[in-house]
Amino acid sequence: MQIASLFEQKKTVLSFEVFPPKKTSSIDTIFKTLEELEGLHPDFISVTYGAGGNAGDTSTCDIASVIKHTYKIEPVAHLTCVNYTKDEIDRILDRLKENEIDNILALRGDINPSLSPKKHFHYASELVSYIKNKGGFHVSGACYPEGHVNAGSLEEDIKFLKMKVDAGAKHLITQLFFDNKYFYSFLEKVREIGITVPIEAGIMPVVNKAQIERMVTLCGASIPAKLSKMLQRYENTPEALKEAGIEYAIEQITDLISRGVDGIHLYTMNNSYIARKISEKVKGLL
Ligand SMILES: NC(=O)C1=CN([C@@H]2O[C@H](COP(=O)(O)OP(=O)(O)OC[C@H]3O[C@@H](n4cnc5c(N)ncnc54)[C@H](O)[C@@H]3O)[C@@H](O)[C@H]2O)C=CC1
Ligand SMILES: Nc1nc(=O)c2c([nH]1)NC[C@@H]1CN(c3ccc(C(=O)N[C@@H](CCC(=O)O)C(=O)O)cc3)CN21
Repeated sequence: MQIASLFEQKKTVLSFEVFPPKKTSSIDTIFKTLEELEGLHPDFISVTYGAGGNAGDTSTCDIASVIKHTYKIEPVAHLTCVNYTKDEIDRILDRLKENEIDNILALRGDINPSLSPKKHFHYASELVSYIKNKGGFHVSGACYPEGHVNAGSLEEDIKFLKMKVDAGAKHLITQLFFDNKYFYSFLEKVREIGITVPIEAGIMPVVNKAQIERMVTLCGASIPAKLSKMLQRYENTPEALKEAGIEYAIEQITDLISRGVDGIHLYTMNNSYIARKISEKVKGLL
């Protein structure tokens, strides 16, 4: 099933994101997480590929296949392109097809300083066109309410986003953000320039200080004063920080849903406890 139909049927889509476990840990850890996430009935689950610039491998496809065939939930496989040749991308696409995976989140990929890019693809929009030309997949893309960290300006970034949508991206997921005001003003700008596809808000619950610091470096999200005070206050009490982080995400999501957002994409970081706490609170609002 292509996920476009979800946005036609539902008032607000709720989706989750997981990442493949590190090579040093067993693949079974993700199955336990998925079993727990299944009970929360998300509309789809996406699986990252080489997140943060790590090397990708076949595990994204394998996990997406299990999501579809064992758990009967629609999967979206992330696919990054800067470190691949066209032949390599062809092989990945063939494998996704063989596994009956219909949805791809087409990304440029984080630049890994120890790998030199292959130069077949430079931007996500080139991967979007390439996949659309092959046919058979629903393609989504990423977007940046605060502008991409490499972008000259938000306006320039939005122009490139329009190219990505014109190339065939039928749905967008935002980079994580902690202040809804950026999302609302971004939405106004993108609708103004004629981007009409559904846009899901990407929300990451803050669960520990080190993780959030890593994310801010990677994603460039601003930390509002309220969140920074919270991080300081609970710096040495991880359990309290987790509960406060869940509450913060619930507040953000409640506000987004009440203002009519197309969907919520929860970056679960493979933590099913947090996904459950948040889903239980917001399910009734969707
Ligand atoms: N691995 C994963 O699962 C995920 C990774 N990401 C990361 O987000 C980052 C960006 O990915 P995308 O949004 O897919 O990249 P993108 O290619 O859409 O944009 C990347 C940068 O290039 C600029 N740009 C785009 N088209 C351009 C053009 N034609 N000429 C000049 N500049 C252009 C954009 O303004 C932006 O600064 C990457 O770092 C990606 O890995 C985001 C979500 C998930
Ligand atoms: N620039 C960028 N790159 C991404 O990969 C990315 C985004 N932004 N924004 C949204 C999500 C967040 N994602 C991420 C980002 C980092 C890790 C990460 O640090 N993973 C650790 C493992 C963490 C753990 O085991 O707890 C790793 O080392 O792979 C995972 C997913 C993927 N996405």
